[in-house]
Amino acid sequence: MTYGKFISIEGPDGAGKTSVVKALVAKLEADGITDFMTTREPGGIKISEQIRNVILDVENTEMDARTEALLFAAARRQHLVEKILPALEAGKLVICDRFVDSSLAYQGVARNIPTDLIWEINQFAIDNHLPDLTILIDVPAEIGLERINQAKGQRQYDRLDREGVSFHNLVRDAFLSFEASSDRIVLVDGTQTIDEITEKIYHILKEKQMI
Ligand SMILES: Nc1ncnc2c1ncn2[C@@H]1O[C@H](COP(=O)(O)OP(=O)(O)OP(=O)(O)O)[C@@H](O)[C@H]1O
Ligand SMILES: Cc1cn([C@H]2C[C@H](O)[C@@H](COP(=O)(O)O)O2)c(=O)[nH]c1=O
Repeated sequence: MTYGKFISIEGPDGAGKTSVVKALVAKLEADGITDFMTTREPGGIKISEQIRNVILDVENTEMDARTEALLFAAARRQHLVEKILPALEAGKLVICDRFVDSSLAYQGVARNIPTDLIWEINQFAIDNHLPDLTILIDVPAEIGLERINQAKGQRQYDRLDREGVSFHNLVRDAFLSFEASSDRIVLVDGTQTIDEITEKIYHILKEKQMI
């Protein structure tokens, strides 16, 4: 049995990750590709979804930035060992909505915790299991926030969504700087339609022999 491939989808809030993952699933299935699994962070399994609820609860305004970083890393550890690694060991393609780059961007750059510390706690959590490929869906913070505002009522409007535009600009710039210095990360313009973004990603997956 060949080991599976691990793909993460990253980007600022409202970039369209969840919508694109859904469209990608439909496209993969239409093409007869079924040996894949989608999941998300924080969450994906019971314990990590419970941690997600604590992190994103709008009532938890007193949460310390390092506590937040540790909770994301803890959720990631459990998700990795309970769901991602078994799927990879079974030879599946794993598509994960957010992974470690989100912690580096949000808790590291935007919350101003040194990124080497964020990397250390996450390395403890992931033990070198980085994605084979990361797709960065990029949108200006204002566009992402506007989309989330428009979608209020249809999706959770969480504690991090409520951060101001300057926080979300820091997140976006962080992702772009990671992409500029990593061969693992491929940039896709998130201001296109969901169908166009999905087509681009599908093409990248083929080109990189992920499918
Ligand atoms: N390319 C797009 N063009 C127009 N609207 C979009 C696009 N992508 C997503 N949207 C809309 O923006 C809103 C947020 O999309 P979605 O939940 O997919 O983003 P996300 O990146 O997963 O956000 P978050 O990280 O905050 O959960 C939804 O209402 C969705 O329909
Ligand atoms: C994995 C991860 C996520 N976040 C932030 C990013 C979002 O604002 C929320 C929840 O994610 P979703 O895409 O809306 O489902 O959490 C983060 O700050 N650090 C992380 O590691």
